Amino acid sequence: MASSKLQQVAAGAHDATTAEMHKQLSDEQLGDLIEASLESRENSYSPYSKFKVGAALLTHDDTVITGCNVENISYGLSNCAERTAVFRAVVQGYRKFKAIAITAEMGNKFVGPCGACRQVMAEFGLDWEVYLAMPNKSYMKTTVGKLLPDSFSPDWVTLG
Ligand SMILES: O=c1ccn([C@H]2C[C@H](O)[C@@H](CO)O2)c(=O)[nH]1
Ligand SMILES: [Zn+2]
Repeated sequence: MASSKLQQVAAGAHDATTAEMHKQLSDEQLGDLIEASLESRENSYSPYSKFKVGAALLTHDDTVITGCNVENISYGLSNCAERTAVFRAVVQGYRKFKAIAITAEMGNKFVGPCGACRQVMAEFGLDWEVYLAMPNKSYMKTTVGKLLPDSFSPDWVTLG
């Protein structure tokens, strides 16, 4: 029988492993990012749900890459705004992100990304910022790691 001792790793420890990317956005950058997500939301192709979502990613070199949800008559094939933005960014050679702004309208509630989008964002690090925004530009700040704790991701704790 293996003799290794039980070893508990503190919850949230993974947040400390990728601190290098953690950078505060300036107010101007954040305003521009939310504005970009609002604009891309206008291009949402959502004839089935009629629920428009826009996203805007800020890459490590301050490039903004947008996305919107793109639905399909075969409903399950619909792609969310967040994944559209991440996939577009990857096509353009980006894999390091500072932040994403996501804009949708659901009364006075913030709309959080679905599980699939959380997993896709976690592929590219847990320690980057997520701004959930409303069309009136109020926003809530969180991080990828907070949205997907204890995740199955390349950033997860490696036991020495
Ligand atoms: O964070 C979210 C939540 C939902 N949607 C899309 C998927 C679908 O097209 C529509 C309704 O779920 O909204 C997104 O793009 N992002
Ligand atoms: Zn999603």
